[in-house]
Amino acid sequence: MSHQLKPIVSSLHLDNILLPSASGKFKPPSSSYIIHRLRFFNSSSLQKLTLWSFLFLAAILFFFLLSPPSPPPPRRYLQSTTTTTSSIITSSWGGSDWERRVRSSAHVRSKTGLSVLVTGAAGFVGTHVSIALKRRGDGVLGLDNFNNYYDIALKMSRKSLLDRTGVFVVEGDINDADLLRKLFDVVAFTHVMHLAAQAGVRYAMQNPNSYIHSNIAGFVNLLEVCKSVNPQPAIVWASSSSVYGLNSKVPFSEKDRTDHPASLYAATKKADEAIAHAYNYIHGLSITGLRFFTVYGPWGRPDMAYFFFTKDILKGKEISVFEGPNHGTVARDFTYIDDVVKGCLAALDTAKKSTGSGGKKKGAAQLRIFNLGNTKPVPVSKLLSILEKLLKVKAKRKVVSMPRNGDVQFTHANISLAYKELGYKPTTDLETGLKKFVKWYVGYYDPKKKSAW
Ligand SMILES: O=C(O)[C@H]1O[C@H](OP(=O)(O)OP(=O)(O)OC[C@H]2O[C@@H](n3ccc(=O)[nH]c3=O)[C@H](O)[C@@H]2O)[C@H](O)[C@@H](O)[C@H]1O
Repeated sequence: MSHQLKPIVSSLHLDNILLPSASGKFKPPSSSYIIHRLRFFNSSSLQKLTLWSFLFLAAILFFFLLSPPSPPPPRRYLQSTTTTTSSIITSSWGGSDWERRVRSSAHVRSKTGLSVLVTGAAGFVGTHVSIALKRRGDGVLGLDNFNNYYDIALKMSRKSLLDRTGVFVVEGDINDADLLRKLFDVVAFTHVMHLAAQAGVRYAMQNPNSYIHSNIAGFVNLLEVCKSVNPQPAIVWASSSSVYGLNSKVPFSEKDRTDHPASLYAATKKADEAIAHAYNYIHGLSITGLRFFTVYGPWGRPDMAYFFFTKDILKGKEISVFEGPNHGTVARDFTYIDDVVKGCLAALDTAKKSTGSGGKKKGAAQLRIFNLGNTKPVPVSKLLSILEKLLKVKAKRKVVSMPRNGDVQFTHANISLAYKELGYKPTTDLETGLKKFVKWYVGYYDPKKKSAW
């Protein structure tokens, strides 16, 4: 440092600087010395000096008043951490313009419309549900943390689609209690459609903490806010077929045991069902859980088999088709997105009001759980054959034993309860649904832009 200062000091007029004494203390100049120095200034010099000082100060004041105020720091910055799936988006919220957008998006246009906060709105199911709600006149506000679990560009495209439909998606995390409270301050949501979650059964082997962060901590945080706002909203949320785990009794009924999860993902969804029970019991929150069965369709999730099989068939890459012990068939009750959306809307429409206020329960509240499946399990090998036919490309198949990383051998939903209570009746078979998916896929990923795959 000192060697850098030397040239600067030497270039100054040393006789105008108060120098430290040899002892290191400042030695005040004597009064005769000051009088001596003043003799060098005649009266006109003093006037000039005063004038220039005045002009200098005025200039500083002028620039200060003209300069724009510095922008406020972003309220939240979602950073990559070791425990969560990271988000690359700088999220800022608050301010009158932001509040106006929130209100306008959540504005109810139909007489009997709901006002719904949709978490995970830029996700696959979240996008479809938000659009369906908005189109029928409900008020919808989206919330999504845009994490990088899969292609963020796809999430941003869904966001653009939502923007065009009039749904504003706030960038934020369900773990951010301040943000959630602020949203409820701005809008008295009647319902929360909670779809934000860390999905995928196999990824839990790589990043277990992201499941705890989103599916456990995030869910509890959301329920904490919902229980304390007044009026409390009714909550509909996404559970999963995976809670049936190692059950061998088919088809899976809501009355069946769900205490043998085969993956951490399934365990977190099972835990959520127990957490929902506790919040319903203690705080009077109306809560409905929907067990989704392998939902697929346009704007789907790239981490799911039907999606990356399509991509890999077109790329000529080898595809691993899992088989169970003794060459047992692996099958899924694949459920088309439009059918699931109908189930979600019916669950919202039939949800009763929460009974609590100020965090305290006033009476028993509704607590429900429904299977939303298709009731027609299809082997994975058949899924691949349908895709080959639709894409007109032969897949490079490789049959491999199902790895022990969370998958179960089959799923099959009994949907009689959802039919009875929600009027839920899926109408799309796998071939019809995949046709719509492939059409979307080919249109979305322009084959000329192969680098985007
Ligand atoms: O219903 C649910 O609750 C879950 O559904 C979905 O899980 P899954 O039913 O496992 O779907 P998905 O991964 O598409 O595998 C489909 C089939 O392909 C088989 N499969 C998979 C990969 C592979 O390389 N080979 C293969 O045969 C595989 O063995 C399986 O039989 C959601 O991802 C999950 O978030 C959750 O919502």
